[in-house]
Amino acid sequence: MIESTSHLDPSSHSSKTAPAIVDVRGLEKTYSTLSVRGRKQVHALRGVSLEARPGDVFGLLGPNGAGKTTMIKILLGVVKPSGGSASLFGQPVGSSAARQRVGYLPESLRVDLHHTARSALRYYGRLSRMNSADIQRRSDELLELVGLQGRDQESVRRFSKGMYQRLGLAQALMHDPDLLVLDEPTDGLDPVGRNEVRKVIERLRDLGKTIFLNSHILQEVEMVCTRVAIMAGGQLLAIGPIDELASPGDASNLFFDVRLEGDPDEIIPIVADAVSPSDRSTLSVAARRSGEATHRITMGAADQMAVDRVVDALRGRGVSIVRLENRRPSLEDTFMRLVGSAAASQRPEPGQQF
Ligand SMILES: Nc1ncnc2c1ncn2[C@@H]1O[C@H](COP(=O)(O)OP(=O)(O)OP(=O)(O)O)[C@@H](O)[C@H]1O
Repeated sequence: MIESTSHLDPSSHSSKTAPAIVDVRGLEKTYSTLSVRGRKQVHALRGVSLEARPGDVFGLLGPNGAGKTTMIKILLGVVKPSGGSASLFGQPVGSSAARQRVGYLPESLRVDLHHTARSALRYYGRLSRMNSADIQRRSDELLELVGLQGRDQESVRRFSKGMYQRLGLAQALMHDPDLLVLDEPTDGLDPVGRNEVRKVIERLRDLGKTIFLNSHILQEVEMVCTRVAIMAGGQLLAIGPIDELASPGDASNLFFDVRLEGDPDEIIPIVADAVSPSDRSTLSVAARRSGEATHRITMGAADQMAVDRVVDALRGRGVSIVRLENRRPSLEDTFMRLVGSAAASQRPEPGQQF
């Protein structure tokens, strides 16, 4: 059923019993490329399964080359999978029944610069075969939703990147899709632009729209997404609601801050020597060089024994620990722990060849 954004029911939020809107099972994609060294196979997706349900704002996260864009292209029906299955609304991806219900904002949308926001929406409405009255009504609704009302007769040439991206969101919503797919919606925007786009996504979330987005910007995802999947090297590492991904009771998610005195360049190697390689991967990104007399080191630890080992090592080298506190891991902590361990397990042993 297609309904107007202005009439969406916020109570229609994600339900575990509702049928999946995005249903991906054991998805595989292998690209075959030709180079001077001959034909090479790239495994972009290696058996990925995930689901997004009505009302989810689903964030797909992963470092470069994780397979996020490949996943989105398969969902949009522009790339064919090599194995497994993918459906939208119970219809095979790429079918016209599935496509009609999807709105898409590509990473780099190009709106012709001769357009105003109003004429651009008219153009996209016509592409979706909407009649003039519907185009007018829907444009009014969406210009208000994305905060471009009153700016609709201005040339997009004069738009900031944030305004341009909000217009992009409006074009993706023009035919009132049931699923919105956003590829890096805040990439390349300054903090003001990011905030503007995030507010629109939050409004859509509050209206109960189902959104599937991929992003590098973990803080953005943490703020807007209800569920996330973390991928690396074509594999799914974790999936679930953000607060369940890193449950505080899980020993492998024990994060702690150490406030101490001394030179961080000397302290970090002491800590790194005392912890396992997977914990080390979280340490390297979280050490803060604040320029103050005390420094904060943040890291994940597999268990309390790992924390004890770090404390013993620091005390053994005469470092004063001013404060030690456990805290709840952020999405970034969880991401670094999972992606760091995946990278460590894929790193070749000395002398080992790929
Ligand atoms: N058309 C293609 N032909 C060959 N290899 C490809 C093609 N598209 C993607 N790849 C490879 O597949 C892997 C996954 O790429 P993909 O673009 O899906 O990852 P990503 O997570 O979106 O990365 P990024 O954040 O850098 O865009 C990479 O190794 C990439 O080089």
